[in-house]
Amino acid sequence: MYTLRVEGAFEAAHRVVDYPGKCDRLHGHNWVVEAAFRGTQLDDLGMLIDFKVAKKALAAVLDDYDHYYLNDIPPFSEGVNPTAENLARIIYERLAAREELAGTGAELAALTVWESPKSSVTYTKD
Ligand SMILES: Nc1nc2c(c(=O)[nH]1)N=C([C@H](O)[C@H](O)COP(=O)(O)OP(=O)(O)OP(=O)(O)O)CN2
Ligand SMILES: [Zn+2]
Repeated sequence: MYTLRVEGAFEAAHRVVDYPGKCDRLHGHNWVVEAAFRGTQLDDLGMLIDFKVAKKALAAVLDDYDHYYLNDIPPFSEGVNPTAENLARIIYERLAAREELAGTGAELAALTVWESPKSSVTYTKD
């Protein structure tokens, strides 16, 4: 079994609605996101999935958040609080559905979102 990881990043503002403290106020983070893929089947080049392909797919998802106020865009504008937990799950679902991953031996196993170098959340399917 192989585990392959790629990292991406975006800068965005948010507020954690109803948070009992300063995080309820508008503020920003340099969000860092790691996607971990697992699988056993390598292609003819000996790759689970090309790092370039994986990074491009992750970047395409993250681009929708870069330099936005997250609370303004769906689903955060529709009542989902833009916490690291919700971001990790939503980015996971969107990345797992990308067509670049189809036909590769790589299955998205985990998606980690760092709000800061000391605070992160990892989402997995189970
Ligand atoms: N489980 C979660 N807890 C918190 C989240 C979250 O998404 N999930 N988010 C926040 C706020 O977004 C806040 O901006 C981050 O909090 P924190 O890491 O405490 O940030 P600080 O810069 O204030 O860290 P210090 O180490 O206290 O300086 C809060 N909690
Ligand atoms: Zn925050």
